[in-house]
Amino acid sequence: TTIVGCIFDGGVVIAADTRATSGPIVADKNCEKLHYIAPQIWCAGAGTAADTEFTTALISSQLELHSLSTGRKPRVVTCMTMLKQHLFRYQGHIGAYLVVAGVDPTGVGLFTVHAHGSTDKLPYVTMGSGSLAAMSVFETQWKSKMTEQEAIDLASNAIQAGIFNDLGSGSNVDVAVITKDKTTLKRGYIKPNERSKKQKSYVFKRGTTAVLNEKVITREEISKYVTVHEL
Ligand SMILES: CCOc1ccc(-c2cc(C(=O)Nc3ccc(S(=O)(=O)NC(C)=O)cc3)c3ccccc3n2)cc1
Repeated sequence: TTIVGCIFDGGVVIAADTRATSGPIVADKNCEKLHYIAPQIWCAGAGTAADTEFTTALISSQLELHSLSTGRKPRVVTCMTMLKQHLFRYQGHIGAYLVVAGVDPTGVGLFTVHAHGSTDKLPYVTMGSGSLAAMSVFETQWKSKMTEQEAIDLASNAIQAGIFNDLGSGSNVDVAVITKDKTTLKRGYIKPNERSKKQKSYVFKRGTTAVLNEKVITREEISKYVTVHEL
């Protein structure tokens, strides 16, 4: 997984790859790693998919209740604090590595929250197995007061660095852009690994492959090895 966040003049952008793995196997080529928390707060998640999904949904619910009881819009720092306290309580056993981003009445916020509960507040962040490849892009190309499009391009390039240099990352680039006026989710913003159309039809007619021998096994013979249940 490669997830990133980057602040720009007037907002914040987060982005993620879309590969889900189970060990060396690609389990999902187009999974969602950007999670809704509140109208202007989104979260990118790396780690165990169920943990990032359930943890962000739980804090989204708690933050909405908090917002209703205070009568105020939810704040990014409140979301970060709820996440870090929840993850610290579980001493790292909840495998969620999160980039929390958003805009609230106090301004623009971008934080990382690690599975053990440690947090950082920075102008640009990366996490996941592709975080070092992505950070190399930020460390060489980030600048302050970027425009929205410059920040989207930089975040997308950082995710592509993970996609092409980390085997734990791959497929597409998803992006979420949050400003005080609007939030935009760009699912499949970049699709650098789309399969091209096959050159020809690879459907071969019956008989193309020679049948070398044939053996018919009766039900009685099968029942020696397998208990056959009549439906
Ligand atoms: C006692 C606490 O010890 C720790 C301290 C720090 C970190 C840590 C982890 C990360 C990190 O993102 N690790 C990470 C890797 C792969 C996936 S994954 O989702 O691609 N794959 C799997 C299998 O989880 C997720 C998270 C990280 C990233 C950027 C900068 C710093 C970082 N530090 C972990 C443990």
